[in-house]
Amino acid sequence: MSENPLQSIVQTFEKISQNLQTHFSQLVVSRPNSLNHNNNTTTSTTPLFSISNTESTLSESSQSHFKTNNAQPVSKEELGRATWTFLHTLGAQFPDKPTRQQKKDVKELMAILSRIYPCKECADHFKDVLRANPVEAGSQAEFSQWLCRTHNVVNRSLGKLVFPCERVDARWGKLDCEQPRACDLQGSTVPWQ
Ligand SMILES: Cc1cc2nc3c(=O)[nH]c(=O)nc-3n(C[C@H](O)[C@H](O)[C@H](O)COP(=O)(O)OP(=O)(O)OC[C@H]3O[C@@H](n4cnc5c(N)ncnc54)[C@H](O)[C@@H]3O)c2cc1C
Repeated sequence: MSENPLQSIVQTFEKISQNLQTHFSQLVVSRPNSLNHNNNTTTSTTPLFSISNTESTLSESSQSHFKTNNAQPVSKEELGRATWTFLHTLGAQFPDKPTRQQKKDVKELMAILSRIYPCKECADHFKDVLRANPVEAGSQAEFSQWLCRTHNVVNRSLGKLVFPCERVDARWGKLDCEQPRACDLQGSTVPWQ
């Protein structure tokens, strides 16, 4: 019995379609199996994106990888250094003539830190430090000097060396900003603001 010509055309299309699918499914991005930096050359063939009926998204294995391996806890010391960097940089950027709102903001910021700083023992200690040394933020110089003295109170309590506060501007300069003055905080032009 002779073959139906239509059947042969359909079979040819099926073959082409299968070949295309194989080609596309091989378009995968090989990437390291883990995010550690030890030059491990093992690669995963799990595609980042796959052609399937489900949405193109991170594959399940890479999602669970991020959930389980990506979170590196920081130590109390790292947290402290990062926070002091933020605070002293704020001190360096603080306007010479802050507005009433800016003075209020830094006082509140310190009060908030003493409640919610993510190291309870440090937060509790900082509450006592603030009680004994109320925030002084009448000008950039006043605020950065207050921060320096306050940091020294913490340094002393931890048995660390105190920092010479006359050198605070040399240690903590203004933010390295691409456009000059673009990062400056706008202060007040009128003294009573
Ligand atoms: C609000 C707050 C409260 C903290 N309380 C505690 C606590 O109760 N117990 C605890 O174990 N840790 C506490 N820490 C962390 C602690 O202060 C240090 O950050 C941490 O021990 C790391 O110290 P470090 O020697 O690396 O330098 P850091 O004290 O973190 O200082 C960072 C850098 O700032 C410069 N610096 C040092 N002193 C001054 C200063 N006076 N003025 C200007 N610049 C200075 C130095 O160049 C130094 O390298 C606290 C941190 C903060 C922000």
